[in-house]
Amino acid sequence: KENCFVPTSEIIAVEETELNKKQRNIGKWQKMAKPHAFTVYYVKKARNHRWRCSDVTFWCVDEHLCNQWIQALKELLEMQKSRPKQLLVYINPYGGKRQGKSIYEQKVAPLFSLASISTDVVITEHANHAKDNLFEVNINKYDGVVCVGGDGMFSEVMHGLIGRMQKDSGIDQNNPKAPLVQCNIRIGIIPAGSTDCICYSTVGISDPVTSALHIIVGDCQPLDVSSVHHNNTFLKYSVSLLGYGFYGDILKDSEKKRWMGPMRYDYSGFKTFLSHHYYEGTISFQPAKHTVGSPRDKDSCRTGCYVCKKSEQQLAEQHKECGLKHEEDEEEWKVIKGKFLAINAVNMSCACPRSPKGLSPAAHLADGSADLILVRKCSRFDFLRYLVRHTNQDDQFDFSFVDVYRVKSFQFTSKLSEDNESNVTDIGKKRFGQFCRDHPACCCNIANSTWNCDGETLDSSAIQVRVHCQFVKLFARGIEENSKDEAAYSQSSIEQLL
Ligand SMILES: CCCCCCCCCCCCC/C=C/[C@@H](O)[C@H](CO)NC(=O)CCCCCCCCCCCCCCC
Ligand SMILES: Nc1ncnc2c1ncn2[C@@H]1O[C@H](COP(=O)(O)OP(=O)(O)OP(=O)(O)O)[C@@H](O)[C@H]1O
Ligand SMILES: [Ca+2]
Repeated sequence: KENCFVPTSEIIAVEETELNKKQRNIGKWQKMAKPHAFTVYYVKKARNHRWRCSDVTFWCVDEHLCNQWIQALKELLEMQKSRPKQLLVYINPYGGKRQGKSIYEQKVAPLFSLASISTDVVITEHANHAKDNLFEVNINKYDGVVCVGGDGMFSEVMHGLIGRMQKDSGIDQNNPKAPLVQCNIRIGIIPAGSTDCICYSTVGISDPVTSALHIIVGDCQPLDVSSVHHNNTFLKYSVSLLGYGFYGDILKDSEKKRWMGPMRYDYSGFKTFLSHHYYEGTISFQPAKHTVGSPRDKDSCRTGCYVCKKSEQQLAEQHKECGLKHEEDEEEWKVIKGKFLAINAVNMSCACPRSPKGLSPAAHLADGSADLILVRKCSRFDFLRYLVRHTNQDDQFDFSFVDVYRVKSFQFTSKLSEDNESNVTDIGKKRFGQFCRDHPACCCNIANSTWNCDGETLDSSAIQVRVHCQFVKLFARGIEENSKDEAAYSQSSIEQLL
C-alpha cells in the first residue's frame, strides 16, 4: 500500500520467511503453487528522533530468484564494515528506576539477536565492577562496549576503556600534559538511568530501542572529553557536566536519597534552590580560538555538523605536526574572580528530558571545546528565571548575571583554598563553622561546594581541566534534523559562515 525508501545502511536484517497456511491463502498469492518469501527488517524513523524496527515481506514463485535476493541483500549487509558483530554488555541493575535488566532482556537482546550480533553480558554487582572488569578482559575480541544504565554507568565504562588504553600504552594519567592515547572502541548507551543526558544529547531521545538500532547499524559519533586534575593528580574524565555550586550541591544532597530514584534530583533541586548558596573563587580559562562556533549561536550541533568537522580537520593537521611544540601553554589566560551560584562547564548541550535544549543549547559534541557558564550571585527570583529558561525557548544567557565562554581549558580555585594556601587564617571563619551565621539570610557560604562530574562528586574543589577533542566514540550519529525548515535554516547559516 505504501512505497518506502530504505538505505541499505538502515537495514537491520534479511531473513527467509516461512509462509504459513493463512498467509498463503491471502490475495493474489493463493493462486501461486508454492510461493517463496523473504523479510527485510529495517529502521523506521518516527517522530522526535525515535527509531523503530519495521519489516516488509517480499513474495515470489521462483525459489531461485528469492534466494538470489536474500543472498544479494546479505552481501550488502556484510559489506557494511562499521557494524558490530561482537559486543561486551554491562548492565547496572540498580540505575534509574532499576529496570536495566528487563529493558535489556525484553527490548534490546531480541534486536541484537535478529541482527546476528553476539554478546557477552555482565550484570554488575557493585559500583566500579564494569570499570575494573575492562582492565582485565580481552578487549580486542569486541567491536564495542555497551552500557545499560545512566550517565554514571557510561562514565564507568568510559573510564575503564580510556584507563585501559593509557595503561597498555604506558601513559601516566596523573600528568595533566600527557599525550593521551585515543580510544577507538565505540561505546553504546542503552538508557536506563535517571538523567540519561549523554544519550539524549547524542541521539535526541532516551529510548532503549532507538539506541539499540543505532548500535546495530554501526553509527559512530566522536565526543570531546575533559580531563580533570588536581595539581598532578588525575581525578576524573567528564563528557557532559562539570558543575560547581548549584549542580554540585544538588548531587551531594541527592546521593543520600538514591532510594527515591530519578525523583531525588527534583527533591534535592528544590532544596538547593531554596538554600541559594553562592561560592567565592577564581576561574581562569583559555578561550577556544580554534573553533568556528560560539555559545550564543542560534543553531545547534546536528548530524554531520560543520563546526565539528572543521575541528576534526584541525585535529588531523595537529597529529601530522606531532612532535612540534604547541603554543597552547603560551596562549592567553583570562581570569575572573567573583561570587558564583553556579559554575558549569559542559562539553555538549546537556539536553535531557528535564531540559530538552540543555544547559548550553549551542554546545558541540566534537569541536574540542567546552562552554563555561558562570552564574553570578543574584536574587532567588532571578535565579529561578534563569532556571525556567532551560525549559522554554528563551535565551538563558541573556541575563546580566550570566556569562558564557567557549574554552579549551580552565582552572578553578575557591577563595577558601586560596586563603588556606596563603596561610591567611581567619579565626572568625573557623569559629562560625560552615555558614555565615551572623547573616543567615545572606546565603554566603564559607565552606566549599563540590564538583559534580557527570553525576559523581569530586574530592577536590581546586581543579584543572583540559578538553580533548573527539577523544571517545559512541554508537550514535548526533541529533538528526527533523524538519525541512530546520534543515533549510542550518544550510543558510552554513552559507553565512562560508
Ligand atoms: C522551575 C523548573 C526549573 C527546571 C530547571 C531544569 C534544569 C535542568 C538541567 C539539567 C541539566 C542536567 C545536566 C546533566 C548532568 C548529568 O551529568 C548528571 C548525571 O546524570 N545529572 C545530574 O547531575 C542531575 C542534575 C539534575 C538537575 C535537576 C535540577 C532540578 C532543578 C529544580 C529547581 C526547582 C526550583 C523550583 C522553585 C519553585
Ligand atoms: N551493581 C551495582 N550496585 C551499585 N552501584 C552500581 C552497580 N552497578 C553500577 N553502579 C554504580 O551506580 C552509579 C549510578 O548508576 P547509573 O548512572 O546507571 O544510574 P543513575 O545514577 O540512576 O542515572 P544518571 O547517572 O543518569 O543520573 C554508577 O556510577 C555506577 O558506578
Ligand atoms: Ca564540545
